Amino acid sequence: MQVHPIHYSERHAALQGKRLIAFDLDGTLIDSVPDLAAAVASTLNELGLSAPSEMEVRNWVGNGAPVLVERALTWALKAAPEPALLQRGYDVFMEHYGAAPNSLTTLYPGVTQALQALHQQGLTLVLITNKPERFIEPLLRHFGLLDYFTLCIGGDSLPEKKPHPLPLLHAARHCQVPPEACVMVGDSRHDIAAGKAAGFTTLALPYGYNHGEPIESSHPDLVLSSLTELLATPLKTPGID
Ligand SMILES: O=C(O)COP(=O)(O)O
Ligand SMILES: [Mg+2]
Repeated sequence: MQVHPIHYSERHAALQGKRLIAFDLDGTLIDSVPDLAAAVASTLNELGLSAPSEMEVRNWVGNGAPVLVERALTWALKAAPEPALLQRGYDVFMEHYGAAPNSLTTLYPGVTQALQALHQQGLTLVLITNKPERFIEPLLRHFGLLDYFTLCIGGDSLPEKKPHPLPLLHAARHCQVPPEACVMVGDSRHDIAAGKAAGFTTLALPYGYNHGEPIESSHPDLVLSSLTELLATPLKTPGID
């Protein structure tokens, strides 16, 4: 079957005058919790502790891998873990997650089409995640998204991570785009807080991970139901219904 490209007429109103779009990764482009939860479960089992459900892990994602491991250990022990156990837990988690970062992970609907169209429209796309940097490239490559991004920043790439504005300001400076021409697209309050602090326009997606809270509580500039909403009306390809 022949697949026809979809052509989009204009940019979404929220993108008028914008030159750079920063995307969050987990909960925005990819539903990564199934693999994160499996790695957390294997980690706790290896340490002789009981494993949490995927639902529990979903609410712990957002502040990077060290905090995810700390939340998991605190849940299993019902107390704050000692620094040595925390370090061991982190090392074991990185091994397990690194061995299978994309077995159960899926792309959210419309992600590829949206990135492709925005890239074609000449916008600079960057990725800003709190996930450790080493996982970014293999995941983006696996899903065929790597070439859309000019720059990728992980949670351990710079001295500060989201909700701090540093990674966003670093990306804007690196790409020579003023913050007022930049947009942050994300699923969590950390994306929105970082975006506001950096002077970016903030767009939120409600389907990801936000510690169990509605993303509207963070007062983003706009909430979209999916990334395809970032695209303006599709133009009909001549001769195709
Ligand atoms: O790794 C996390 O905790 C969250 O990653 P994200 O910033 O891509 O949502
Ligand atoms: Mg996220």
